[in-house]
Amino acid sequence: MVWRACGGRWSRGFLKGFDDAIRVWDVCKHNVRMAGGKAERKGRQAPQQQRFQGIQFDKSKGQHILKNPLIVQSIVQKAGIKSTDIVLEIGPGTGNLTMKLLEVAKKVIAVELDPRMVLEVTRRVQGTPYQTHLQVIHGDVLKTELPYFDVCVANIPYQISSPLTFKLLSHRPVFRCAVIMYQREFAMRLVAKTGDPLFCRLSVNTQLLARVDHLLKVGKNNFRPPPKIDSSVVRIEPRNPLPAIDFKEWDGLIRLCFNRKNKTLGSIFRQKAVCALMEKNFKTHQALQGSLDNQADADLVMQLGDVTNDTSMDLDSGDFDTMDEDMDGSTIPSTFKDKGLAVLKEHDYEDKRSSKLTQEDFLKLLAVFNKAGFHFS
Ligand SMILES: C[S@@+](CC[C@H](N)C(=O)[O-])C[C@H]1O[C@@H](n2cnc3c(N)ncnc32)[C@H](O)[C@@H]1O
Repeated sequence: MVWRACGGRWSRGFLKGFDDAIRVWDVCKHNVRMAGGKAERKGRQAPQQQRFQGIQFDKSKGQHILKNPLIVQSIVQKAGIKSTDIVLEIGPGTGNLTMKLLEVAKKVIAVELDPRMVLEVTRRVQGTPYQTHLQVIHGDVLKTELPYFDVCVANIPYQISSPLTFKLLSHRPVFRCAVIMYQREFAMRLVAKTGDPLFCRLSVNTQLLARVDHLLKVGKNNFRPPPKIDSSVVRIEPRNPLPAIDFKEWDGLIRLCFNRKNKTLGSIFRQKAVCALMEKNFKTHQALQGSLDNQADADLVMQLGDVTNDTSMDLDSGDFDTMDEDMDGSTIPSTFKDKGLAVLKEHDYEDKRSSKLTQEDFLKLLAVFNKAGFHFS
């Protein structure tokens, strides 16, 4: 009522049940601007503004609260939640998304790091019909054993984007889909396809394990406090079953290929450091042959997540940049290097560049290398 009269952009229906703190803040602003009446301003602001000030958002925990109910609504809609679904929410904060999820899901399990937010979201649901449908786990999602869930919906702290994505993808049993808000550039890397400027190791590794689609661009002003960068919502649908490959081998190869993604594979596999690594792996595999453990899928995917828990996943960092190419084979036996190059040549990969290869190309490359006795882990 008040916000409509004040020229607020959102209808009362949308605001109903929305976060007190944000609502009060916006209503107060409108009141000050539109109503101007001293008595009204005082009456509406005083107690509620305290509550707003009572929760200091902590940027180090990525606390940028979604304040636009239209975006919240759209995220929930795009998640395609069924009334029988258990939804996992990561970082419920003050509960804006949580309350909307509770309206459509059978149950919401929310994992929250900040005890103040645990209290806030618990308080918010109290006395509503959803009280018994919400379970809040207090803890760091990266260190928490996740429960069963059908769908994950989250506006996450951006600093945990990469490890969290791979933790979800290693979760068993496989969930139906995840709809997650990421920092815009990270999201664009996740969905980048062969030939896109942002196509990188993160794109290839994620798309090996899941179908990834960009859903929605979200400007920074939809958050309070606004982050420095824009965001995007992405849908992740895990592949089921996963491709039958060794993920450590896969990531080892992809890491080498994207170390210099615009160089030809011939040039990458001539590098002294790369040849030395392959020779070392070759010897290790020979020594271990027959005694290697077969680990479960989930463990291997988690290792893929572990090795990607760094910026080299997002940026094409040059692990080998300072190492010279060894064109004459003085330290690496030329037979070994030549064998690698022969594999590339035989399968028409020598002049190809990683930035232009498809998922199928990489899978085939790994298969032909492995068949020739070359390993990447
Ligand atoms: C971007 S806010 C999202 C808040 C709310 N879901 C919303 O959309 O308005 C991120 C939330 O994740 C919580 N958080 C940060 N790091 C976390 C972690 N490692 N595990 C679980 N929650 C975390 C923060 O305390 C914060 O509440």
